[in-house]
Amino acid sequence: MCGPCTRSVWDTALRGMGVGSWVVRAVLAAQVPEGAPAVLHTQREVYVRLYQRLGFAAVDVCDVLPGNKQQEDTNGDFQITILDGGPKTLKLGSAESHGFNKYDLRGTYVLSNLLQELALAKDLGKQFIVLPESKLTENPVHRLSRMIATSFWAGLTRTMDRKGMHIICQDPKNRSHDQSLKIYVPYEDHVAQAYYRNVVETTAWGLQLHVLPPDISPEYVKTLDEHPGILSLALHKTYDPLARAEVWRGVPFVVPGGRFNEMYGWDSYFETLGLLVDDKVDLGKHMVDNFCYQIHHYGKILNANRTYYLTRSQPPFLTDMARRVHAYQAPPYAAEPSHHHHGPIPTAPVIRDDAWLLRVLLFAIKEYYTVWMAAPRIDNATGLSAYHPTGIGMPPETEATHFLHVLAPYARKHGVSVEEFQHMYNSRAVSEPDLDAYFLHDRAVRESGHDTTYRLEHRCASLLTVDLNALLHKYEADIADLIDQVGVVRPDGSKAVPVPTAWWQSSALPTLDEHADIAVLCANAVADLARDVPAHLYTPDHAHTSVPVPLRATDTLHWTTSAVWRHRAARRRATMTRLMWDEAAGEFFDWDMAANARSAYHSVTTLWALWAHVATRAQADRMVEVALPRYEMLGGLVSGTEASRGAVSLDRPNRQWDYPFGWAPHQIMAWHGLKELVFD
Ligand SMILES: OC[C@H]1O[C@H](O[C@H]2O[C@H](CO)[C@@H](O)[C@H](O)[C@H]2O)[C@H](O)[C@@H](O)[C@@H]1O
Repeated sequence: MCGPCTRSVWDTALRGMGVGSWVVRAVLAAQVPEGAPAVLHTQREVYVRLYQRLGFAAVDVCDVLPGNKQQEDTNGDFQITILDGGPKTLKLGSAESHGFNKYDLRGTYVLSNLLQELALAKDLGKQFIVLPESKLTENPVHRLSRMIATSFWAGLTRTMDRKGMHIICQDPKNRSHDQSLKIYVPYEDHVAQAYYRNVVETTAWGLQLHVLPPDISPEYVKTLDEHPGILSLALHKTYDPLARAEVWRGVPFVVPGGRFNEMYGWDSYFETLGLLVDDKVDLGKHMVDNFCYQIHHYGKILNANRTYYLTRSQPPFLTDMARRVHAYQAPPYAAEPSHHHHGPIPTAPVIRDDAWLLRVLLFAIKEYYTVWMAAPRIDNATGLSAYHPTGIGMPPETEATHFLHVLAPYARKHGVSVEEFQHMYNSRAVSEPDLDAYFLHDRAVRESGHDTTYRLEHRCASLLTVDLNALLHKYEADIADLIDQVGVVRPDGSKAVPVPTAWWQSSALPTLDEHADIAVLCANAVADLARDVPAHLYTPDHAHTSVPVPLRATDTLHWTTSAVWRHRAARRRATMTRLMWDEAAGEFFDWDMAANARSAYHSVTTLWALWAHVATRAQADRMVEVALPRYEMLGGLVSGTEASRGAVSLDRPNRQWDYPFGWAPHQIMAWHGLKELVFD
């Protein structure tokens, strides 16, 4: 046991021994209550003896970790859970007896906590850790929640600046011959060009700066497959207390982690939900700002900010994300903090910035018109949309062996190896239209975020999916609400927002009957920019930020009102119900344009119709009664049904977004949808 006298011995005994005694002191003082056992581990025998003399149980990471992982992780899934059949006990030498007397740590959670701490320590290259018993016995849900709030967000937050960009420039997905570090900056972002030029000139990283052309065509993007790089995001000026001056910094964002070390589209939405739970509202706002930057400079919210993602988007969540950030309420910090709040009381400001929300609203409208309601994603016949990115050939970022089974028959046909055929195909020395079609659908699958699933394979770009159209219904309804909330007050007292004619014209809307309504509602609507439109919507503040303003001083503007957007939402809902709703099955199904029929593939994304309020109350009840049980498994909702997925074999392997896998975004969408539409 570690008592007070141990602590005083500790100070002097370990000083200068290179074991970070100040850390231990701090941890002991802050976390180990009097008389509580502390677990130390070390990899060096001499320290083991020393710590034991000082009264600590000593655990060697290298000894404890592999043996116990093997002993306890009996199903080999890299976790210790109730599903493992190990003895669930571990003997530790008690500190009081200098390690001679053993005491048992018992139970799944205690062992799991201990091994997690040891694994973390090992990853961090620590020679020893001090572990208060309270950490070993901590409720695992609270523990995970605490770790996310106090450690994981920080570990996943990145900035694209001198301080933070080096780690992002490297990319384990880059399989090209060109491994040099590259940053690509938009043609119009002169702030970023100057900033990164300075970084290139004043560092020895070998970083290369490339300015993108004004028109980023699929052909141009294809040329970058051999020279991939990171894409810049927004910069802003912030006060640096050390420099005692305002300095340029990257606007921070969160990455998914592992090999995904860039800002992703739909991941960012779910990350932002978590950031708000942990009172990190500023970071959530920054994520939204980076999305606005992407819409302005890259023409869309990118699959992620690497060159090979330039032609693809991901499921659109911007309006809901911005609304949640804007509406964020700092929790009432009473005497009893909720289990979410650990450590010091957060001081997150409340973002009730209507001017900011209005700017974001305009970017969302631009995205709606120019990405989702424009060719090639819009289906003119129904007014619904499909995941249908542009782009050419194979997505280069996938694992090396990913497409071998697809390419093998073509290689055989041409009498060459798969590698040779891949080179011939990529350099366009051979033309294979069927393969082009395969990759068109494959890129669409990646745009859907659901890479990969048999629901979408070979046909994604021809599917009007429930998921995408539910999200667009949410955009339309949100945009209507937001116009009423933060729109510009017109001389007649009504609220509207100014939209560049060019955005509207590049959409496919004029071919729909709706444009008659718009014409009426936008009558006499060409705006005089200087008179009617708030200056912050078209005056850039390049001294402090590279986040662009949504409007250009040269734009011809039309005013749009919430009535137009409510009309659009109602029409999409009616079309989805007509084409996709199956009363007997109690589900919405994707609409297959090629077959001109409803797809029969069961997917849990049907529940997105609840989240987006596409489903009526009666449909929601039917879904809960008939559809929900299809997806409910021990632990949550599964992606699809076994019957829809079909048999798997060596030639037809499992797909990660199919049965039997369950994914966090699907659970969250279902919770929110069920809570709002059914249970509240
Ligand atoms: O968490 C990030 C994303 O990870 C998966 O997809 C990504 O990896 C693929 C292969 O490297 C790539 O082709 C795809 O475009 C990426 O988005 C996951 O399936 C996505 O849902 C997720 O957003």
